[in-house]
Amino acid sequence: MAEQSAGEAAAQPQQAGSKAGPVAGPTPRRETERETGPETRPEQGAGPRPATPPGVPTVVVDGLHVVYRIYGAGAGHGSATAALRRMLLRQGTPSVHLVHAVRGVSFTAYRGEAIGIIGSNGSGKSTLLKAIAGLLPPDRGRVYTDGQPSLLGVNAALMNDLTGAVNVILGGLAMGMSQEEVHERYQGIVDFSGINDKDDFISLPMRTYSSGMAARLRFSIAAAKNHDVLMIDEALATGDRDFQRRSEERIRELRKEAGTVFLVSHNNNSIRDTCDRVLWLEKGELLMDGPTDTVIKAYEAHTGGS
Ligand SMILES: Nc1ncnc2c1ncn2[C@@H]1O[C@H](COP(=O)(O)OP(=O)(O)OP(=O)(O)O)[C@@H](O)[C@H]1O
Repeated sequence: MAEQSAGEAAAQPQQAGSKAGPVAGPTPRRETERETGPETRPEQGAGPRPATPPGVPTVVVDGLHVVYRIYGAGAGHGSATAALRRMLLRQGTPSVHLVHAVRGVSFTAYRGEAIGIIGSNGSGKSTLLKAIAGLLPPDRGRVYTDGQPSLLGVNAALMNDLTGAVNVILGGLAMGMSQEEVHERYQGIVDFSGINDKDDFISLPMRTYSSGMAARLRFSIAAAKNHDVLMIDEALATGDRDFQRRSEERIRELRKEAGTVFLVSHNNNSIRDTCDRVLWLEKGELLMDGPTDTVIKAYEAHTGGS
């Protein structure tokens, strides 16, 4: 705690780094710790924090660093023949290019919060979400989660050659729903997506969908389940205004159902409508963490937006 900035420490009495971790909340809960490395307390920017007292922590990110390693960054160095040649000539490993995408990010998310993540292109937003979801290992630092985080991105894996209908069923089962639950929720998912509004598209292979239709179906499948931690990467950027409004409503419902929602978006209005707290990343560092209006105003002043 002593290493936190004053503003952060005041607003986050159960901040990461304490050995108690996320189980320090009022209700003892299962804790999942992923990938440990040397504990670090890097310096980070911190703006004003929401005034309401925090509740039960669901995600604690503690001094997280994520580094991509690109092997054989030079031309031809990564090919099989180049590798064989190196082995025969007993040369060392090919050059490795490091991309330090997330640099010492720390924050705690609480049950019931909807947190927007903003920042310019390449600032590390998607990488941060993937690390929280357990899809990328931390280079240093720790991620603690209470419950299973689900990452809903525009790249979420659905099968293009299968029909929308089959994808709804497989997606539901993959999220841990029983066959009965999938059956019960099927029509609701299809109606929510609006895929069948104009024609019977749900019976067609997903490769025939526009990218917006596919993104709507992905969101609808993921949003049909109550998630402990739901992470949405740009999903609201696609779809028409009507679908965005429905999505925002659903996110509010998911929050009421006690989950935590993260939303990565370049659409500041979506963030304003949906989130009460925003993390602003730049060059992999957390520049600001605070109430939506405060952070978005600062971000817009920085980017020259209105
Ligand atoms: N698979 C990867 N391999 C190597 N570098 C990567 C990979 N994915 C992302 N990066 C790099 O990591 C940095 C952060 O990328 P990331 O996609 O997390 O940013 P972002 O804020 O989500 O960007 P955007 O707003 O454009 O979607 C960038 O420099 C990017 O080039």
